[in-house]
Amino acid sequence: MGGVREKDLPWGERDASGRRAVLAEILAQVSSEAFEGENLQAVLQRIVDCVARRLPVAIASIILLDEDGGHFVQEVWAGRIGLDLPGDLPWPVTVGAAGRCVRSGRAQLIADVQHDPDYVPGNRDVRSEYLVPILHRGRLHGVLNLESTRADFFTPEVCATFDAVASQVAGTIHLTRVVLELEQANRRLQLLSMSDGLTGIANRRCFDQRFAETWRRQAEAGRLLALLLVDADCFKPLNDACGHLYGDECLRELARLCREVARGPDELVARYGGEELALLLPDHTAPQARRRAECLRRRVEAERLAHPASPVAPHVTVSIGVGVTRPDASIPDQALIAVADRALYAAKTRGRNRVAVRTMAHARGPRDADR
Ligand SMILES: Nc1nc2c(ncn2[C@@H]2O[C@H](COP(=O)(O)OP(=O)(O)OP(=O)(O)O)[C@@H](O)[C@H]2O)c(=O)[nH]1
Repeated sequence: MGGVREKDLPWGERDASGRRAVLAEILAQVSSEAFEGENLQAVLQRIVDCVARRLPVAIASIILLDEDGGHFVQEVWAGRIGLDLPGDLPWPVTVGAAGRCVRSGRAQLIADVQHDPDYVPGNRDVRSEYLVPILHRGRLHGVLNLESTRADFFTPEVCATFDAVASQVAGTIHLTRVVLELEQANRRLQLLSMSDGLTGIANRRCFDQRFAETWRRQAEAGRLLALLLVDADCFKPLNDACGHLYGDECLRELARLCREVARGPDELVARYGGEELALLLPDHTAPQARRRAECLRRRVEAERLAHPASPVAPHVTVSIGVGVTRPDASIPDQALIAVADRALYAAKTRGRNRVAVRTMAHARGPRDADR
């Protein structure tokens, strides 16, 4: 029992097959680390820790390059002896043995660091150094740097193991970057799938989702919810008279004005369909919602967007139907849309360029609150 287990024997006391076993174990561990977790920094740290713990290296580090490959920008390192670390990052690839490894694109074996002009001392006990480019499909990600206190440590077998470690690290970095890029692309796609191409505001799909969520939330909290349906007046005659491109421009302006009127992230502005926009206002009573709608209607008028074919005014105007209720989880959210729609119809039939409000009280059913 009392002796050191074979597994824990130091490098110097192992025979050739014992050393080969350690190298094989390290390679196996690095391979499994390479597929662990999405945090690159943590994965690289575990790899250098494993190398520094099991082998007679004073410093094991992975030094990463920037996108252009001109500077080292990040270093993950492990070591067993007190260090005087080299200068602050970033540092250019024009200096140091690591820089030479990048510039040449080849591994660098330094049998005696005292006589290498590029060696940057990181530890006074270091005798030899081995640097391997971290290369994946022609892209250089950085350098695997190993510094040993033994002059004879970097045998061809040891170097071959570190070459394999560097390949694993390169694969890990590549995989992590691909995952990151995929996540970013997914986020962009998610945003695109939720926004309206013409106006840049939320689209109908986004509105439906957020409206259902808001309905549920307000129902749980017993709070009010107002919905404004904002419809451009006489838009068909506008398109006919001025062309669809001008119509599009006016829609973009209307969306911009709605966004200006909205306050904070809870107030959703969306394109409900065609020339109809929606504004969702949580926690608004009918008079408060009416004031917000009036403010928007006036802002649209004040823009004076020419409308030569409108019987209402010489500029673009909007009619706004406002529905207000205290949501109830047992009632479908569509009920509020129907109420706002009826209010919009009322605003249109009463002459357009106006606001009409309807509240929905569940016990009594819908009632006109526009007087
Ligand atoms: N330029 C443009 N026009 C659109 C767009 N979406 C819908 N429209 C047009 O908006 C017009 C809506 O017409 P109608 O529903 O008849 O209503 P309106 O002419 O605005 O009349 P009222 O709403 O009753 O005042 C249609 O001619 C649609 O082609 C769009 O993205 N761009």
